[in-house]
Amino acid sequence: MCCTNANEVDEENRRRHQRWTRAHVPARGTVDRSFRWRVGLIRGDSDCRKLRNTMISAEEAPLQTVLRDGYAVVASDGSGESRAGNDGVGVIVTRTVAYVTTGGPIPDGVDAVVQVEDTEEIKDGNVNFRRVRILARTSKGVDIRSVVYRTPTIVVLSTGDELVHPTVQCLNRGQQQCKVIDLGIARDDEEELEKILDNAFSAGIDILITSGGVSMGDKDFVKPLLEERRTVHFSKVCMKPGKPLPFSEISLKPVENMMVNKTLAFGLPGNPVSCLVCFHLFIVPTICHLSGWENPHLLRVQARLFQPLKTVRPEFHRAIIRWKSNDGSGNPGFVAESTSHQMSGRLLSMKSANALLELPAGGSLISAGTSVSAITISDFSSTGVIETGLGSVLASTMKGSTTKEAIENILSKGTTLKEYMKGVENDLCQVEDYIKESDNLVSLHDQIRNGDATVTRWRLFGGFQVC
Ligand SMILES: Nc1nc2c(c(=O)[nH]1)N[C@H]1C(S)=C(S)[C@@H](COP(=O)(O)OP(=O)(O)OC[C@H]3O[C@@H](n4cnc5c(N)ncnc54)[C@H](O)[C@@H]3O)O[C@H]1N2
Ligand code: MOO
Repeated sequence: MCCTNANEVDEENRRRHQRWTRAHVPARGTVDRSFRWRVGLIRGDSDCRKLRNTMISAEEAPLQTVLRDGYAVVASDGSGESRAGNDGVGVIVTRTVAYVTTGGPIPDGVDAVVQVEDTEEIKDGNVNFRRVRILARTSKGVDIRSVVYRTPTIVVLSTGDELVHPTVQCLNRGQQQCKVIDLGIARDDEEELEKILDNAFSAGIDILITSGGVSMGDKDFVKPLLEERRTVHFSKVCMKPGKPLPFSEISLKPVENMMVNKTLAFGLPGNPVSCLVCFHLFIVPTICHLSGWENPHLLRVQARLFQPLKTVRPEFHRAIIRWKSNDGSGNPGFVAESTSHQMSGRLLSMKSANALLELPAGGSLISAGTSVSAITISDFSSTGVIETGLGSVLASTMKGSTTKEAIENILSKGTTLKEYMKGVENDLCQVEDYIKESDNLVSLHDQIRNGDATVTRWRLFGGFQVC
């Protein structure tokens, strides 16, 4: 039983790891986010060459990544004491474990991750080895995700005389503006982060939004920094995705000409889907509210499930909702189709979604056809949400035919013209209903875009269970 140490790892395995280490993963074992973010700033030949070289070193190959901060283990070891190896690099043998962080690679030799909350570090003064007590049994594959990274080919080109400095942009240039200042990317360095946050607060901003660094990893500094010396409203919310979510209020020292006396700080989780979902649920209403909307709450509609769904935590399930002439109950209404796998790192589940279904916790199956509340998150006017009987009747009867042929076609199906016209009339009523709804949705989204970011209140979150 030895502690796995980077120096002792055999060369071949080391080289295999390095392929990933260089392209995606710094030695500590966390995916290098800046790799993805920096491409937006690439300009000029030499930068393009650097980018190309970085990409060439990443071959297409499967990679297993960590879903929770904790220890990578051999599941069959069960619970008990183990020695801790290095961060995600090396080969782990039985009774040794490796400290790993969310999004990092899985070291060779292990087959499960035990979250840090289910472990206990044994402090025995030995500086050479860390010893850890694993408190929970686990099984193969738990909190591990297999992903295949395809080498991306990206070309970024920014043109236009009208463009301004990329760190300051105005949304919706017009009379009302929401000013966004992008502070770029901060490293996982406590001191550096603290400085950036303090500078932001002293500038008198209304809302601070960060992403990442709010779970349980040893480099997750955002959460403690947002909690220190602040009024903490909550740190975690019982929901999926987006459980870790610190929300604090920072009182600002009064300074001449400063209109703002407090900053609201949201620490959004780093997983891209969790980040976006939390943005919709918590920050959009905050901005709307502080911009003076009478009703800043998100727009909800009822929709019937297209397929059965299961939940554990209360879930905001990404879905596409469409208006149908028959929603399954015999009446017109919205039908909600899941965007499939709901992993919080799978941005595809969010990309096509136009709604978040509010599914209660429970663990039991919610059957297809059940009516659930759906929060709308996109502009319906530009998506193909409308599908009425009228559309399909017209398409099938009129396509490529003259009016006379179309009428003959209808009559040949045994429908009288009177029945047919009645059907058209019904369909038109549904279209009218939809259009009424659609106007509301469009205006909602127009208003969001016109929002003036002056934030002062946060009691919008009463409906969430904070944990
Ligand atoms: N031991 C525990 N581990 C984790 C818990 C927990 O309760 N206990 N919660 C899990 C949940 S749920 C979430 S959500 C994540 C939140 O993690 P962090 O906010 O600390 O985020 P990071 O670790 O910095 O990153 C997570 C993941 O997301 C990727 N990432 C981060 N920022 C970006 C970005 N701007 N663009 C693209 N991808 C980004 C990052 O590379 C990681 O893969 O914690 C779980 N763990
Ligand atoms: O809170 Mo997380 O990964 O479930 O989004």
